[in-house]
Amino acid sequence: MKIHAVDVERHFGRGAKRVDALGPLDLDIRTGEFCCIVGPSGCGKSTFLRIVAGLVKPTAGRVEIAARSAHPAAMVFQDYGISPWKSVLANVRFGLDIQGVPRKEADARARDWLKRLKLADFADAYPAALSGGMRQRVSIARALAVEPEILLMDEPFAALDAQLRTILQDELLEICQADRRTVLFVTHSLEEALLLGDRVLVMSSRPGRVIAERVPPFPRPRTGAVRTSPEFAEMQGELWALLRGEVETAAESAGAQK
Ligand SMILES: Nc1ncnc2c1ncn2[C@@H]1O[C@H](COP(=O)(O)OP(=O)(O)OP(=O)(O)O)[C@@H](O)[C@H]1O
Repeated sequence: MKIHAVDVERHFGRGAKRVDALGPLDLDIRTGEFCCIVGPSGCGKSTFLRIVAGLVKPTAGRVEIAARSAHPAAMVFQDYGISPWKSVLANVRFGLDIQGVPRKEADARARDWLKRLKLADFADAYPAALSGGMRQRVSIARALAVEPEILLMDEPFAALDAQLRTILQDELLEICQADRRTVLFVTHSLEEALLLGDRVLVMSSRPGRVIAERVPPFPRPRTGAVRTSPEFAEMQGELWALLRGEVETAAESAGAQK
């Protein structure tokens, strides 16, 4: 087991302002598993990812990570999280620089990831000159360049238009299948989760708990073609029936707070 979460809870604030954001959550993620988490807005998905990344402490419970290195996880955010003042190459090399990887080796590894993410011609460009899809590729290349044991992705494609999103989903599918690693992927999209995931977890409205778990029945290596299969539509419909109620509950409680 790579990630072992036991009775994890997280609250924010105190007294009347206290928000119960997450849990209790029990979750085991196997080494090499691509696990997708889908849930309504505000149910604590990002909070859980931050707990796994070690950026936030749980209020109760614990998360154990079977790590081989001191910094096993790398994170990809929705808003790219790349530095505008650094070139594309320097952005992708960033984690390697921090790890003290010698410049020549870091450059070679960064360039290799640029090539895999179709950015080879943009090594010297700055993020402002890139489209949203290309910036997100930079962000993914940066996370993968350090070859993390665990890749944490927080709605990485949410800011992209539908066509670009489809393309990046297919690319990520290919990359992750070529190079299996443990991935925790948060999304609002059941389609995305069923395409990418070895397992899809559906969370309740806040405080988020796992209310359903499915294993998409599509053997690897998969391609985007599974999107059009009857099993895909069936599982998407079944999970949406569950998720819809939670989304409505979340929307009602957000409305009540206004
Ligand atoms: N640092 C914080 N201080 C106070 N409240 C917080 C903090 N971080 C998160 N929250 C609250 O905890 C709840 C869960 O937030 P979180 O961002 O984890 O949800 P999410 O499921 O990722 O939401 P979304 O899908 O909208 O990104 C929300 O109500 C949020 O407002």
